[in-house]
Amino acid sequence: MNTKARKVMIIGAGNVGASAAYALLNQNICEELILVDLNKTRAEAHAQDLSDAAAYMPGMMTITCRDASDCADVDIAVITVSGGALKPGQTRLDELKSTAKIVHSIVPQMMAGGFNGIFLIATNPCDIITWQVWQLSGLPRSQVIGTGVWLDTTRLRRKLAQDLDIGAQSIDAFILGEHGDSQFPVWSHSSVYGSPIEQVYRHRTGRELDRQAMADSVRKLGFEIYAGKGCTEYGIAGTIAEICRNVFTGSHRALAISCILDGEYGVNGVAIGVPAVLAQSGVQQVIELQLEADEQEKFARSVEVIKANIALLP
Ligand SMILES: NC(=O)C1=CN([C@@H]2O[C@H](COP(=O)(O)OP(=O)(O)OC[C@H]3O[C@@H](n4cnc5c(N)ncnc54)[C@H](O)[C@@H]3O)[C@@H](O)[C@H]2O)C=CC1
Ligand SMILES: CC(=O)C(=O)O
Repeated sequence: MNTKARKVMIIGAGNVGASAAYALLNQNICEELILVDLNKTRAEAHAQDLSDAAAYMPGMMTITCRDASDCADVDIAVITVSGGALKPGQTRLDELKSTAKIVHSIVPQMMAGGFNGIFLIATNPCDIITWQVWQLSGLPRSQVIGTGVWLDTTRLRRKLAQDLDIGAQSIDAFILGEHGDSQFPVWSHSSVYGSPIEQVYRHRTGRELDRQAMADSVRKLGFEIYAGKGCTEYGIAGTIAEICRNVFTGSHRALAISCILDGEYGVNGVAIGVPAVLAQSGVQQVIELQLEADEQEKFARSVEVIKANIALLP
């Protein structure tokens, strides 16, 4: 029997980091959670509070605090740091300067500390920071994953599910590209049990699916939540938990996450949201879809946005 404790380190115990810790705890995804934050007092308080909650869970989990460099035994390191909340009217790309600086100071310390697990990046702008972590770490691309458009995909499925009155798990639709304003739904590959989504939509609602309105509502959702509460946290916490679970179980399930491309889709050296198969070693395979001409154009536009911002990294 494999008795090795699964260890997740969360670097940045703010809104997202603390919510991700709670999701991992509730879903019993690992045996050890390690919190890291500049604000050590707050991180320690979160660890104590989560340890109280752990007493109500069916499994055993220890929650501790450490420095990021103390990571040689960590399986998955989740990066959720930030330099401050977005101001009204800003986009995720506006976080680049501050988050890239923080990441630049953390990842080399972790590599010097002997990290050889999987990096999972939620910090925005997610695709660019994923590429930065890949570069700074020198790890194989399979070990560096961004949460990418899996949260956006979940939002799309939720919205379609509400209109169709069908469980979101039965809807095969997803978002591709940047976790940002250039993302887009892949309508050519969207279906419910093999029936094209538009046909099902017409049949169940008596209306035509307004593709543009649906894409816009998904793209804007994060900002609407932000406007109401100053952050988004529970949705991304669910995303982080789901990716960690699929890695630990070696599910070989394909999720739309940010991966470093190496020739797939005709693109090299860019992290972008694409469907990828998750195994215990990380990304086992990037799935290349046959995109329609307009989808190819949108994908190329997303690649351009990400490349232009990679060029701004320190
Ligand atoms: N990928 C996605 O879908 C989503 C991404 N995000 C992103 O996640 C990031 C975190 O957001 P929040 O939790 O709301 O921010 P927050 O400000 O609540 O938390 C960030 C934490 O990082 C810590 N931190 C800063 N520098 C550090 C360092 N050098 N070492 C250790 N800790 C450090 C801060 O002390 C703070 O506790 C942001 O970039 C945000 O845009 C948020 C929601 C969804
Ligand atoms: C903040 C962010 O990236 C989101 O909720 O999509």
